[in-house]
Amino acid sequence: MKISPSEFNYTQFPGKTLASKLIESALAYKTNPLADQNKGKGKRLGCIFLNPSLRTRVSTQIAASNLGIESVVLNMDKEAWALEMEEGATMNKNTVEHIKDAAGVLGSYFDFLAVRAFPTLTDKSADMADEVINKFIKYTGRPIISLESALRHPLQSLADQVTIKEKAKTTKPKVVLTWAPHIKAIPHAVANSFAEWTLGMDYDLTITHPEGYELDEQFTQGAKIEYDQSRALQNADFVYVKNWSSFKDYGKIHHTDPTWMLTENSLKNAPDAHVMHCLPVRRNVELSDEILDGSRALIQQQAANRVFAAQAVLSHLLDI
Ligand SMILES: NCCC[C@H](NC(=O)CCC(=O)O)C(=O)O
Ligand SMILES: NC(=O)OP(=O)(O)O
Repeated sequence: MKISPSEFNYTQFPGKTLASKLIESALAYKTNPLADQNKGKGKRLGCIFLNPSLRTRVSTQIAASNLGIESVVLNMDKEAWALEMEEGATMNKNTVEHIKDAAGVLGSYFDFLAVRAFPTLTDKSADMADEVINKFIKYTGRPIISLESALRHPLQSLADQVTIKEKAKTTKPKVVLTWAPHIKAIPHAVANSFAEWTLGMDYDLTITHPEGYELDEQFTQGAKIEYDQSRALQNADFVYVKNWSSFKDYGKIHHTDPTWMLTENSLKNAPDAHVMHCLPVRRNVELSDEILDGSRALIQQQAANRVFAAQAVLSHLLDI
């Protein structure tokens, strides 16, 4: 069945078959970035940011350029009008423009939209409904690519899976997602999405964190949960380091225990482990310098692969 472009939104794990195809496509673009340099000629992509970004912003623009797509970035949080999300709101306070008006206008300017909209970390039900990105989907009438929403970060996860594919020595590597300390309340999206994709690719996933930091089970079904970090890390092939705030006690920080920071010592029983992080990273809080600057770290490779992940997704959108 052929779906129309406006029905395809890249906001979550797209299933193992399409994910595998996107991984292969990203690897092919990495070898030859300009292979399809006119494929998107005449198309325009709007990159809409409601939050800061370095990698996602730049890699998505480069990916579009590699395909001949024109991209326009709008830092909506800083450069546009304050958005109202609530249906039926009487807008007599600080919000200036309703999402339905803004998204409708953007839909008329662009062929595709890519949207970054972080969670509130205070309104659990709005975040769990992924309210902002879903309102863009509802009101633009264009295909939407998530640039990290309240629940997921699927372009990051695709780049992470490309990176694992490049380095994996077996078809079912042992992957460990470990919680790390942080000074701020941090979203769940990267961890949710990494778990969803790693399980979706049928890898062996262990998640380790202090008690009370269990992620939303819809993303972790099938993973082993291990509260002892050193036991979890034994013989890991890939260790993905990430902080997230509590999901149960929504958006709260329960632990900042520095013993959870990943160091060489934490990996004494994982001699071959590669270490991953989506960046930006708080050095010597989440991960030690010795790891980040050492030969285990895949952080630069992950970030470089963001271009080809975005290019694979945009190319797929041009095909449907
Ligand atoms: N897009 C990559 C990560 C974005 C976000 N990190 C942050 O907000 C870090 C902020 C800080 O370190 O102050 C997150 O983890 O979801
Ligand atoms: N990893 C990632 O999404 O980085 P940015 O927040 O800088 O885009």
